[in-house]
Amino acid sequence: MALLELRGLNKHFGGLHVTNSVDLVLEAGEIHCLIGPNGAGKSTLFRLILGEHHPGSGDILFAGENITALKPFARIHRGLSVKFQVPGVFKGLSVRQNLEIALQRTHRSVELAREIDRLLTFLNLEAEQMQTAGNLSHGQKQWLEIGMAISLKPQLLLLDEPTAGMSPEETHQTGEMVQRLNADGMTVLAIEHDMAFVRQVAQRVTVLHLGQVFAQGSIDEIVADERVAAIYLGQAHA
Ligand SMILES: Nc1ncnc2c1ncn2[C@@H]1O[C@H](COP(=O)(O)OP(=O)(O)OP(=O)(O)O)[C@@H](O)[C@H]1O
Repeated sequence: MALLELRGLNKHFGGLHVTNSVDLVLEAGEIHCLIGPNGAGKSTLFRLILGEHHPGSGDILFAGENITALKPFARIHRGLSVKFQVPGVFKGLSVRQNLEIALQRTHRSVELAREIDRLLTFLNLEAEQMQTAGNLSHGQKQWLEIGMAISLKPQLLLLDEPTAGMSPEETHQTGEMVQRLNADGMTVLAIEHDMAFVRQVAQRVTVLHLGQVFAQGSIDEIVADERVAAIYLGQAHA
């Protein structure tokens, strides 16, 4: 079953055609990676899915419902969540307080504390829970932000370059987190440049180029595709 369906999505910024008739189907329960050269339109596609940008034409369907005209909060309410590249954690607050803010609207007292503890364990941040978020390492900040993005248990999690700036070890741990979320039923769409991460987690890969879907398939099919190598993988990303 399709959880997310993009039909003929177009987005212009002035004369710049950033998203050009994009059709994309995300199956419920899959981990799907979106790759492509800088400026291909990947982040713009995320903003269209979230409702921060509105398409000039085309439709976005989520769980069978046309959400194209819905505001971002209404989309989040339906089970969509996104972690953008720039960490949006509250730097002056502790790790625990950050998670509390994310969870306090849906959980109370004992249940709230239990849910925070569960997330801290999941994120490998138990020992850092009283630390100020601004003092976390880059990788830990990204994990905290993933924690905030999954606090409402979304059906679909969008991750914009979740492993940017991470060490190979941190990247691998992030991949394991994504796989655990997926095993629990979450569908994931991740923009990534790190091909080790893509190889670790992706069940399907879509290559975006000049605002269009250029190729789609398994990671092995994508890596073997000479057309993809010519526009992207040849640029030392593989
Ligand atoms: N708000 C905006 N106004 C004008 N142009 C924009 C805007 N947002 C993005 N663009 C342009 O749209 C194009 C696609 O940008 P986008 O950030 O979606 O690409 P990307 O594939 O995510 O790139 P990267 O891998 O570098 O993050 C770029 O040429 C960018 O300059």
